[in-house]
Amino acid sequence: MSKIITSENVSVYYGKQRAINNINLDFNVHNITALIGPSGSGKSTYLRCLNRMNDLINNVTVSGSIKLNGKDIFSPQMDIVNLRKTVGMVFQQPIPFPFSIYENVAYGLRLNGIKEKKILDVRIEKALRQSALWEEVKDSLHDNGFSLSGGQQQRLCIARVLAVEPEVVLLDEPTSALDPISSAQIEDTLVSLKNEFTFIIVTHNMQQASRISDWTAFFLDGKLEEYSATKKLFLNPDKEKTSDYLNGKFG
Ligand SMILES: Nc1ncnc2c1ncn2[C@@H]1O[C@H](COP(=O)(O)OP(=O)(O)OP(=O)(O)O)[C@@H](O)[C@H]1O
Repeated sequence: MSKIITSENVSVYYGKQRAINNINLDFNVHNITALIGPSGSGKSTYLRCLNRMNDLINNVTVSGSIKLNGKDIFSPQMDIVNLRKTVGMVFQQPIPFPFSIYENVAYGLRLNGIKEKKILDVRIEKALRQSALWEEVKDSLHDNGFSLSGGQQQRLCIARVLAVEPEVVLLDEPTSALDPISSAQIEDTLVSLKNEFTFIIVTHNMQQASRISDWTAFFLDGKLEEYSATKKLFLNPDKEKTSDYLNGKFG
């Protein structure tokens, strides 16, 4: 299976404090990979490496190699804006821009130079359909994004990311602030889109990881403790610590 992102010996320091230690992890294209592990184990820090979001945090040192489609993301030739378009990100708190639903999705498209209304209309409808929000908002596209429910706002944030046609979407606990029905809608959305995108999701919800992901990486104390097909990791983990974590013995 082809790898869309490969990472080798990735370590991250906040000042002198090491947060992750020599992570080697590759991601299969058009799969969903879940990153699980106790609080503070380094999942979000690692996730933020994949589109260089850590560059935005003061005093962070990242070392090791990360390649996207074989290209070094740390190379001086790498265009950061383009990297973050190709590897989009959805956060825990759905925070729409203070604009209309339409303009929320148009934002990234306009930044990418798309100005013609007809093209914007088509791309916005496509992204809102992909995020399963279109039917709910098609008659209120010019209402403020904040008029939506929390779950709808998160689907709007997903549409905003999908509109610029990324290859990989990073999701950092995207449903932890949502009710179970909204969470299930987002899970269904991700599963329905995995032939078009590669998803990497940090989640504390073990059921969610086992329901939607193809691969699961278990982080512990800044290290990658175990990585395998999700069914294997949940049913027959190699490491005792993985089994203990899955059984709620710690974390
Ligand atoms: N901006 C930051 N500045 C300093 N230390 C940080 C920063 N972000 C994370 N850390 C530290 O790095 C370590 C890993 O944190 P990280 O948030 O990546 O873990 P996590 O597994 O995603 O945790 P959680 O599940 O609680 O989100 C922790 O010790 C944390 O305190």
